[in-house]
Amino acid sequence: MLRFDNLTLGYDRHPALHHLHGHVAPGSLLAVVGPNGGGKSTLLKGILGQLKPLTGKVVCGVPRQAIGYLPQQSRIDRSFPISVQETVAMGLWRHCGLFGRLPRAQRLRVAAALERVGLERLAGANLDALSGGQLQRALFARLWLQESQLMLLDEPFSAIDNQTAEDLLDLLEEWQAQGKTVLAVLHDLEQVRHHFPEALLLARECIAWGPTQTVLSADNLNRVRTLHAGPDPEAAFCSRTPE
Ligand SMILES: Nc1ncnc2c1ncn2[C@@H]1O[C@H](COP(=O)(O)OP(=O)(O)OP(=O)(O)O)[C@@H](O)[C@H]1O
Repeated sequence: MLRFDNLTLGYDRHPALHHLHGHVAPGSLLAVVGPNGGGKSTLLKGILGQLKPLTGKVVCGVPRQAIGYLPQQSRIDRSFPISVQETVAMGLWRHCGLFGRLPRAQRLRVAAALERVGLERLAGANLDALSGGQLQRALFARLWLQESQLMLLDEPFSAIDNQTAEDLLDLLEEWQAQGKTVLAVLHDLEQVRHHFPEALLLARECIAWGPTQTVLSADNLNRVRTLHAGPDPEAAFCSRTPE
């Protein structure tokens, strides 16, 4: 589904993530973990094509515009006057366009998605009237309707209650069981150990990638702690020889 060939990503030619190699098989449920500034969101931007590689490339099994993407909640504009139902219906824009009345079949799909995430009673509420957990449920419902084969989620469970996190984790596992590929940036390592079979540990480079229990070993986590995370503003353009 995804392949990284000697991928280096950065800003103003300063690398934030160096020389990543590897592939994500279709149907993977992969947690991307690591310290603040380790390059996790940068990797998602590289996959989405929002950031051009400094070296190497990302090979993606689906067209970029067909990737399902859930940004960090802090990047969502809630002040826009739009209802929960309308927000969720945007997941169908590829089929119906962004404006205009939805046909009955699509309205039923929106209602089913709202019910699946437990928001049917809030369908008419404005987005800014939702709690953090309710907003995340609405965004998962929108993602669900997109029916993408590849989904990228950036810190989907930060600052939300445990019950919502558990419900939404069930949904991720359901998507994986349907053969979809899911990459999620996460900070809660216990959540990763319990729900994610594979993990990618990043600290400006790949520290480990594979089965979660192996990746999250004490040795690997200690190694990450001793590494400096974040780009060095004094660093020259990356000149490391590809492995
Ligand atoms: N638009 C940008 N311009 C310049 N530098 C950036 C930009 N976005 C991110 N960076 C830097 O790149 C590095 C990697 O950032 P990134 O957001 O990928 O980290 P992260 O692992 O997702 O961190 P966190 O867990 O804190 O969200 C950070 O040091 C950050 O300051």
